[in-house]
Amino acid sequence: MTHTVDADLCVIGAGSGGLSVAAGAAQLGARTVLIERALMGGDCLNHGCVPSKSLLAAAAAAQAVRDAPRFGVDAGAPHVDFARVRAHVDGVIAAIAPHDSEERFTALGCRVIRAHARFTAPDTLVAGDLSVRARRFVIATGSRPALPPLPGLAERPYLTNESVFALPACPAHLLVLGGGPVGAELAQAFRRLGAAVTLLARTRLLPKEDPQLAAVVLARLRAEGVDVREGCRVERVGGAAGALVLELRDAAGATSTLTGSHLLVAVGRLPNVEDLGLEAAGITTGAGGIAVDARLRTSNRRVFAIGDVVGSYPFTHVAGYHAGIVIRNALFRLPAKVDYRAVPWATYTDPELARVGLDEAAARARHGAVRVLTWAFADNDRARAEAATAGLVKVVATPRGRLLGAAIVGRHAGELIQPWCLALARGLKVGALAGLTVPYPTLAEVNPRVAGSFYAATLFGPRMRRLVRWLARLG
Ligand SMILES: Cc1cc2nc3c(=O)[nH]c(=O)nc-3n(C[C@H](O)[C@H](O)[C@H](O)COP(=O)(O)OP(=O)(O)OC[C@H]3O[C@@H](n4cnc5c(N)ncnc54)[C@H](O)[C@@H]3O)c2cc1C
Ligand SMILES: NC(=O)c1ccc[n+]([C@@H]2O[C@H](COP(=O)([O-])OP(=O)(O)OC[C@H]3O[C@@H](n4cnc5c(N)ncnc54)[C@H](O)[C@@H]3O)[C@@H](O)[C@H]2O)c1
Repeated sequence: MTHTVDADLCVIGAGSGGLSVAAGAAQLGARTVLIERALMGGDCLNHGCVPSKSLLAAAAAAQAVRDAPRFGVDAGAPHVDFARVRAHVDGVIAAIAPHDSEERFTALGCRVIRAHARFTAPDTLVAGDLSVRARRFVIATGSRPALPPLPGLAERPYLTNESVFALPACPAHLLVLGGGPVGAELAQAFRRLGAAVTLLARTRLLPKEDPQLAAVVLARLRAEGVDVREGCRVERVGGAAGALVLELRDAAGATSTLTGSHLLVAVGRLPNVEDLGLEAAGITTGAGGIAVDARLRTSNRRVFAIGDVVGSYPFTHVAGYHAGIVIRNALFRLPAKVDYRAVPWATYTDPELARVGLDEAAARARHGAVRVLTWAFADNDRARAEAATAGLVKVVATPRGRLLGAAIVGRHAGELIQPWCLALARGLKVGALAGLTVPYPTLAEVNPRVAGSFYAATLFGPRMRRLVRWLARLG
């Protein structure tokens, strides 16, 4: 017999978005139900951000050994013990897991249900042998890897982000399909850990990023031995486990074959909208996932949707941002709306690539005349000291200095982008960063330096020189 649970708020999915809403709601005293059908923590903890950044950290350690002679330190070739690399990755997940656990959420006051949830009516869903009736629902069911309609793929073993972090040994030759952030980060990680890696990008590496900045990442990957093939189409997968064969067509139309031991598919994401009973709840979907308005309400006004399942900006911090919008709408009845103008993101290759706001092409398309400011890491003393001179900061502003966007490729770009996030969110002008005093010698000096270049022509121009000479004559 189905038992019915009544709640103020019912959250489907215990990933980055769902956990944030549930934690907030329970701590605010709302009767909260949280439903998860698989692992608590969702993609970010188990198959996404956490294992990928942990693997990249191990890879960076191996690379530091290779780079040591540059500093006069000879450490030989790194010996990578992949079982211990895996133990590091698993250990990081295990250390974070209690924070996302059923126990913690139960202690916070949530009723946690471990089952698949499916709506049966606009205000009711079933999960296992329970029926949940709630005043408000939040769908936070996330996304899964998209699979290209490639002949031969379904019949062959392939990896996705859901299986790649569980590999028992480093692949001999990893073929990476897709040149987005997943493909780029994992190609570099596995190359540094000892695999031969070929990355096949349909257009170019990191096609959503400014080409000038993406080129810096591309150059580094190639310098480290990743065989990056841009403008390359995979037409068929053949061979067998351990010796997979890809049939390729390059930009000029020439065909060839490529053999590798493993294939990682990283060609984008699909929203988890299937088998949710969306029709029974009167919830519509669009091209990217569940359709929502600016308050993240679905076509059923008592149901919100957040995170990857709405298909806007598939990042953990955006899922968390969505959670805050929903709390204000659902619990405080405030008409809070999303504003994506200051949403940053970073790709954690080495060098990292981070951005916020409009890139140069989008700024020109929207504003016509814009000022583009650049500053090279090669001109930064700390970057020189650390031999990390490959990098660039690029800022786009209106001719009057209103900030439109910033992007950084270089060491710690994900950290260095943060003042630009604040400036954009608060509507500050480029001058606000130009006047900033930061410690010397830090990489962070690139920010005031690039901002200061906005004024260089005026400051050191003939009019100012005439003024200074005139003032000097006054005695
Ligand atoms: C390899 C990789 C690396 C990444 N790295 C980063 C990064 O560095 N930084 C960053 O910001 N983002 C990163 N991301 C993206 C990030 O992981 C996602 O944006 C984030 O996890 C989305 O959170 P979510 O809550 O929307 O979904 P998820 O975290 O996927 O959670 C959804 C949950 O819902 C559950 N669920 C689904 N359907 C049902 C149902 N019907 N009933 C019950 N439960 C259900 C699922 O089991 C899952 O646990 C990465 C992604 C990948 C793949
Ligand atoms: N650092 C981060 O924040 C981070 C890291 C990893 C993933 N993520 C998130 O996960 C999402 C998924 O990442 P992703 O890299 O899988 O997707 P993506 O959509 O960003 O990139 C996939 C790439 O694969 C290409 N592609 C599509 N079909 C192809 C085919 N048949 N052959 C070759 N290339 C093909 C696309 O043109 C695209 O460039 C991202 O949108 C991102 O938000 C974030």
